Amino acid sequence: MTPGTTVGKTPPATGGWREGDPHGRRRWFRGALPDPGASPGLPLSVAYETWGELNEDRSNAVLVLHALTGDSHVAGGVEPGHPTPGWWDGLVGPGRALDPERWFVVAPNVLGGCQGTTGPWATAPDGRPWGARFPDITVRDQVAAEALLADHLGIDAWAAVLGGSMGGMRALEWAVSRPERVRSLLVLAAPAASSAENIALASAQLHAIALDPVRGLGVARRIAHLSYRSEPELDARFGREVQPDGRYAVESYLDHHAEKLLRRFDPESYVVLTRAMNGHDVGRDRGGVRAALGRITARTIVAGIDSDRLYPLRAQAEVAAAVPGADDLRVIHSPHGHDGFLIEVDQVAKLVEELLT
Ligand SMILES: CC(=O)SCCNC(=O)CCNC(=O)[C@H](O)C(C)(C)COP(=O)(O)OP(=O)(O)OC[C@H]1O[C@@H](n2cnc3c(N)ncnc32)[C@H](O)[C@@H]1OP(=O)(O)O
Ligand SMILES: N[C@@H](CCO)C(=O)O
Repeated sequence: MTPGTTVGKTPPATGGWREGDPHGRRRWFRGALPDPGASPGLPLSVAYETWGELNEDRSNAVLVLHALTGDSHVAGGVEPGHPTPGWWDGLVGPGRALDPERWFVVAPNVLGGCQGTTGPWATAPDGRPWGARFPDITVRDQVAAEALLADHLGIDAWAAVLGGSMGGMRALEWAVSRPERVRSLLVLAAPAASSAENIALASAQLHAIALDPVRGLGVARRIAHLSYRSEPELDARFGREVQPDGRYAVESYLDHHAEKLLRRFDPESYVVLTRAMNGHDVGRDRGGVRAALGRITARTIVAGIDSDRLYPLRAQAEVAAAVPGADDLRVIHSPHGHDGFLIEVDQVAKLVEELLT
């Protein structure tokens, strides 16, 4: 890590980001990062959840990849005894786009994350927590870890790989680096490469965390959350309203999201994942973005959100135009900005149904 982004190990008192299994559904796979990679041989555990069963010819496996602060818990309430809501409830379950009667749905927590998979919170081979010593991993390493999980589960090729935001970056990387293993692909609200503005926004967040891991993570979430929502939405919801405690309503809203993230996320993980996203460029060492995307053989749907100011539609249009045979860019209509990929589940479900038809 560069000095500007190194953070201390001061977990929030009520941190929920440990190796535990809050939903009682996680399983773990243990392995080591292959060569080449940022850290060949890095020992790792991948926490993951599954829904449904792998069929005999292993043709029904779907990989769902979460965004920056998401986790393996895509859906809740699918089986009795597991009611905790997931982040894409409405997509997985009986009669839904990913019906476990038909599909074997696999969702890992990302490498570098803090919801069960190896990241800075985990113990290094020397018996001490990795902390700020955790290697500077890349999106490519994250996909390499997910490929180890696929090998472990006996999945040669995914029927579909789906992801939004950072999950979309990994979905793209899967299809570029392992085209023979991805039969269909849904990329939501994700670019082929992080832009100067993406890196700049992230840089401000990393500097805040470097000053103070806990309070800095709160500042980072406020900055990030603004980029996840749209200007008209904020104006319509909050305007210039002032609360009885003297805070603007919109300030209080950001405070709330900051406090919520502090209860469930590790600042050091946030740094590692943010730096991995900054480095995201499917074209690096592959002759550029167009050449890299030209390797994709999957049936591909690329979708963006019309109010997304973090990854504007043109970023997805670039991907749709360069992937051979991809449909025209699909547009998810939402007033909510980038977070539309989490909120507009019905529109996402239609795209998934179409992809898997
Ligand atoms: C279910 C899980 O476990 S998700 C875990 C993984 N999480 C993720 O992948 C994504 C993380 N989550 C998010 O990014 C967001 O929470 C989203 C996109 C899912 C939520 O989007 P929305 O439903 O539009 O929620 P919105 O941004 O309006 O926030 C609502 C919250 O703000 C609060 N709020 C609204 N106005 C104010 C205000 N003026 N002051 C303080 N709080 C406010 C609401 O009370 C509500 O609180 P709650 O979430 O604790 O119930
Ligand atoms: N709300 C999403 C935005 C990042 O895509 C998250 O917290 O992961």
